[in-house]
Amino acid sequence: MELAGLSVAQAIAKVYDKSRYPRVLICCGPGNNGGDGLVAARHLFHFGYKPNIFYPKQTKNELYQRLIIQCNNLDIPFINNLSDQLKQSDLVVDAIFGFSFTGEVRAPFDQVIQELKETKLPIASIDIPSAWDVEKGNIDGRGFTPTMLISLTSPKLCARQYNGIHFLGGRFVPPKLEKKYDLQLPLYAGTEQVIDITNLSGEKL
Ligand SMILES: NC(=O)C1=CN([C@@H]2O[C@H](COP(=O)(O)OP(=O)(O)OC[C@H]3O[C@@H](n4cnc5c(N)ncnc54)[C@H](O)[C@@H]3O)[C@@H](O)[C@H]2O)[C@H](O)CC1
Repeated sequence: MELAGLSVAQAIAKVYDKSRYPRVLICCGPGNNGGDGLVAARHLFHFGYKPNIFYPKQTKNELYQRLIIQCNNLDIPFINNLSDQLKQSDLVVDAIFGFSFTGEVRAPFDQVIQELKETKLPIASIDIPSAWDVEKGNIDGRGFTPTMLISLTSPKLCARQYNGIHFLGGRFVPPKLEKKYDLQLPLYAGTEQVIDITNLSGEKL
């Protein structure tokens, strides 16, 4: 989660400069995807952005509580009114659902997804655009199409349907695992934590 969140923040900083997109709204879901969002918020703060976090369904899990404390230590606001905050933001980070999303969107995230469908703000999704099926993609238009996707570890099957700005992050795959699943991952340059794979999107992945 820590490296995943750092990758997300690095990829975002390469595309959405803090001078033009300072106010970042990170929408966090109830699982690890949301956890990645909490970590990314902290790194974006240290990069000079002004993050706000919308985290409507928090868990008592100790790991997430510790992530919240780290954000509180930086005075990163946890906001409650998504509609109002969208009007005061320059960029949205979608950290609602990742690869464990299934079925119809359940409350309270049905309203959240609807608002993100309607916003004109750029949206950067972590790992998978929220409400997309990990393999089949945006079934019945349940989700939205983000302006940027940051795949973690390896692009998921649904990313073949995505043709926007696409980065790969999560430089933590053991070579044995890469070989076992025949991941054929692009090579990271130097000490970079992310790769721009926009030109590899679509069927080429
Ligand atoms: N190796 C990697 O790819 C890594 C991925 N990471 C991140 O972890 C998520 C997957 O996390 P997980 O906790 O398994 O699931 P999600 O965060 O996708 O969501 C689970 C959460 O959502 C609820 N939920 C599921 N379906 C619905 C629905 N239809 N309506 C409402 N709520 C729903 C469910 O109950 C759970 O609470 C992956 O995508 C990455 O972002 C790791 O952090 C790093 C390694």
